[in-house]
Amino acid sequence: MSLDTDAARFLDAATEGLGLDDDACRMLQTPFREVTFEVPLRRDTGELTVFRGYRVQHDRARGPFKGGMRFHPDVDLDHFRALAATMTWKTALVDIPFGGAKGGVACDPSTLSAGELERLVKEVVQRLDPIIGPDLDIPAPDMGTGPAEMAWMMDAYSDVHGYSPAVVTGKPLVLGGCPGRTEATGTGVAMATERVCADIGLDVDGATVAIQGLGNVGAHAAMALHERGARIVAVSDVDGARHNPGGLPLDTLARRLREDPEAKPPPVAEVLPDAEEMDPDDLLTLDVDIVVPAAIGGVVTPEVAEALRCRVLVEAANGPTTADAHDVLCGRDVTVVPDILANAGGVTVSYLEWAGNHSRTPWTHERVMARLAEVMFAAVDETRSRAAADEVDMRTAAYRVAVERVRRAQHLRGV
Ligand SMILES: NC(=O)C1=CN([C@@H]2O[C@H](COP(=O)(O)OP(=O)(O)OC[C@H]3O[C@@H](n4cnc5c(N)ncnc54)[C@H](O)[C@@H]3O)[C@@H](O)[C@H]2O)C=CC1
Ligand SMILES: O=C(O)CCC(=O)C(=O)O
Repeated sequence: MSLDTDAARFLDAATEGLGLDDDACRMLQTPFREVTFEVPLRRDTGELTVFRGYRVQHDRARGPFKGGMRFHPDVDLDHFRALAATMTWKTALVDIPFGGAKGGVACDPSTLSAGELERLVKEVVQRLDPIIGPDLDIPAPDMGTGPAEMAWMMDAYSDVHGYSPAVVTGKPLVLGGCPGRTEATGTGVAMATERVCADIGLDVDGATVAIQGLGNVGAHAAMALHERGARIVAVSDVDGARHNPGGLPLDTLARRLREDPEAKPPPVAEVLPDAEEMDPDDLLTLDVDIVVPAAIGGVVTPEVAEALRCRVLVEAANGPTTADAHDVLCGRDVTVVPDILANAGGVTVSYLEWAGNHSRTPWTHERVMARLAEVMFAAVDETRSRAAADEVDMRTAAYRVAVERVRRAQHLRGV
């Protein structure tokens, strides 16, 4: 199967230069398993609502399937196919021993009570039970889920199989979570940004930044870039955007993240009540040094790509740039840090959490951050070198490094 998704087109473009035969390319495109299921939920009102759930397992040649659970109203099987494949390339690029998967539920979690969410998550685990496990497929947070949902998943799975902390990552600390996992993706985004900027002669200290989406990834990326001296001039969430060319004050956000690190980050309007509102549609094309899409996919269209005024586009979200927009960007002087590189910090620390759960060995925050930096810097350096050697953009280079690792593992295993 070759899907005409953006992710499939990125893969096709990368494999073109690798001399792989058609069968090998087909194996790389084809998901191992796709599961859809119905999830009935008894609402607090007594009504019954039935949601649709998904899990796509793309490849396991390099290790167990790994990837987040997304709870969002606009998801379907095609989304998860693309996101699962993206996980395969991401884990391979940062060279951690996992494959790729992604799943979730088509629902709006903001409309569910905590009790409803818990019941929903536990129903999901009942349906996923045969295909997840500590050495089989290890879910984690993605949009709309976080430590609370991971705790419920672990509880439901452990009810059946005995205490199994390694069945999910991104858990609360007291349940075997890893120090630093909550901020890992956003911090990794800042580390990758810093490394790439140093390479192109842009100092992050003093650079201006616009961030779309101030959830787990966007909020922690904002804090980590701010700590490196960047000026965060615009941020948005699903309800709107705020702007200050002189730099937005981030002290309330910092305090809220510190007070309850495992809670969902607060809305933009709550942490920046006095900042000037702006049209969220204008955020990506602001005249800033660095733009960070950190929410949904497909936001960088060809029109946006033409209109970008930044020097660096850091893909903190998964799949923010369409394949047509990628082609536009290849002809422009904008450095793109592709998603499988920019946001790989989350799954990297998930790996540390999982390994620590298996060996019953806790991590310290300091060791986690040092390891995260090593992994992110090495992945950036390898991608930059490959891009220079093959004379291709960073996305194609990152895919090539990843695809070669996956293909080699498949070949050695006899796939
Ligand atoms: N959580 C993680 O560890 C990882 C997440 N990612 C990716 O990062 C992105 C964000 O994920 P999370 O931060 O975990 O999700 P989240 O659910 O914590 O936050 C999402 C944020 O995006 C905002 N948002 C939603 N739709 C929007 C729109 N149309 N315009 C502007 N803002 C909008 C929400 O209001 C919220 O602030 C997703 O693409 C996800 O796949 C990637 C790697 C790991
Ligand atoms: O931490 C993980 O296992 C996966 C996170 C994720 O879904 C992603 O990197 O897109």
